Amino acid sequence: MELKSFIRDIPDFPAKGIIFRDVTPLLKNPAAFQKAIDEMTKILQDMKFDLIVSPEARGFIFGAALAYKLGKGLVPVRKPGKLPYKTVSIEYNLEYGTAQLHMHSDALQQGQRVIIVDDVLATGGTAAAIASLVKNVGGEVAGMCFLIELSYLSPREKLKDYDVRSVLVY
Ligand SMILES: O=P(O)(O)OC[C@H]1O[C@H](OP(=O)(O)OP(=O)(O)O)[C@H](O)[C@@H]1O
Ligand SMILES: Nc1ncnc2[nH]cnc12
Repeated sequence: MELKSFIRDIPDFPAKGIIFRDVTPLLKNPAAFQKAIDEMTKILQDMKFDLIVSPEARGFIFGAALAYKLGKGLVPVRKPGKLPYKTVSIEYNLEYGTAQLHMHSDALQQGQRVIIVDDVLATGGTAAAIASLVKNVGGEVAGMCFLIELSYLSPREKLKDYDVRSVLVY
């Protein structure tokens, strides 16, 4: 099964010039969704880590499935005003604007190793911001795992310090 055939390209969404990689066709196909999670699991096989950290909203879908499959906990990273306890936060740039992300300040214990999981790696702004949050609360970034990497946006230039792995590269 060719996973790329379940990713739908939407030109000029959410802004002119952006090709949006829509994962909803993959999510609604049980075999494709299972294969996506299986492939993400495979590329993480040799990594030693304690927890998965994922951002809302699409990141939760893949982070939660991987956490369940690998028997790891999940730490949610959220947009402003959503997390109920004390948070650390960071402003960042993404392919179509700027945004802010929050993580609970007690989400990680000192030295805990995490994998950052998301559906799409585009400019790398979100992943770099999450890595800063992880370090801010005392964690270590063991690696990053994505279903889709948009290599033409050169995200790895922002992520030189990290072990970045992705299943589908465009
Ligand atoms: O590498 P970057 O340029 O930072 O872009 C990648 C991020 O953009 C998308 O999320 P978005 O902020 O659109 O939120 P959503 O998951 O709520 O749709 C995607 O799910 C990644 O989190
Ligand atoms: N081109 C894109 N398609 C889907 N999600 C994205 N997140 C950032 N850029 C994206």
